[in-house]
Amino acid sequence: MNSETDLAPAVESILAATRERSAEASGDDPISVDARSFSDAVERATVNGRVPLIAEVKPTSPTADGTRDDDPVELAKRMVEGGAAAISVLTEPTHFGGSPEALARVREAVDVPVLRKDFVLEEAGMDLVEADLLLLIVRFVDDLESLVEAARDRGFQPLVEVHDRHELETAIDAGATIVGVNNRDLARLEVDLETFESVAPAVPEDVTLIAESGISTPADVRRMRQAGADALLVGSAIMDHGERETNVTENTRRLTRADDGDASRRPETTTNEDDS
Ligand SMILES: O=C(O)c1ccccc1NCC(=O)[C@H](O)[C@H](O)COP(=O)(O)O
Repeated sequence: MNSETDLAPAVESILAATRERSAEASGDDPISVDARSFSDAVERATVNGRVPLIAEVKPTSPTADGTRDDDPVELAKRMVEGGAAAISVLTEPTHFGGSPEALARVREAVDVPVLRKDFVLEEAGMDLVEADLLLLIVRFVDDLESLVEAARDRGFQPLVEVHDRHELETAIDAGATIVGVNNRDLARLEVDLETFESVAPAVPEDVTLIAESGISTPADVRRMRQAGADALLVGSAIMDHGERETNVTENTRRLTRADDGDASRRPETTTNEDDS
């Protein structure tokens, strides 16, 4: 754990529940995954003129307006129908209403890569369920490099989440090749799309860069793409936890069709005329 200061009470509670579960876990055998390639999925979406989107099956969350208890498989199928390049499934049970079983069922039912979205703190926490991508959050782990390696040894593609440039450096030093910049700050749980914009210019060109959290509208999608996002991770705007329970396929489609055809990967760095 890098730092436990400045965490929202909900996040402290999530971490405590995670530790409790791992203390109860009985030492599962290491998983071996034959993963679906995430970079191929991003490429396929791009070639087909869709925004590469990871749509998240997120029944609820500490910041959600309510809970959607639709069948995760039905939700995931509707997201793929709406053009999602990959699916994220929350497996955290106590604060997000997720489960490893839901992920296993989703992965069997769809043919796109599936991300396991959870708070994996140590190697033993990886062996709960097969997934194509596995989230590792820089802020919450001590030895990122060995966790990245352990994830790869199992066949997972690690998605390493950062919130600022310092964490980005840690991620790159640990060998991360897929990096997510989370716009949600874990102290106040507020989202600010400027977070992505401030970190993205420092991300090496050969890293697949994902903008996470707080992306609600086609304009947000374009903003993140123009700031350099190769792909986006969206939960709440697609799940729409409020009472209306809107159409998940349509919610996904309006985001995957949001590119204006001019979205360029990593804007040119502005050069000072005096330097040339
Ligand atoms: O979503 C929350 O309320 C939350 C609270 C505390 C820690 C993490 C949280 N979310 C995890 C995520 O990373 C998001 O589910 C994911 O990036 C999608 O975000 P959004 O599109 O804003 O639902």
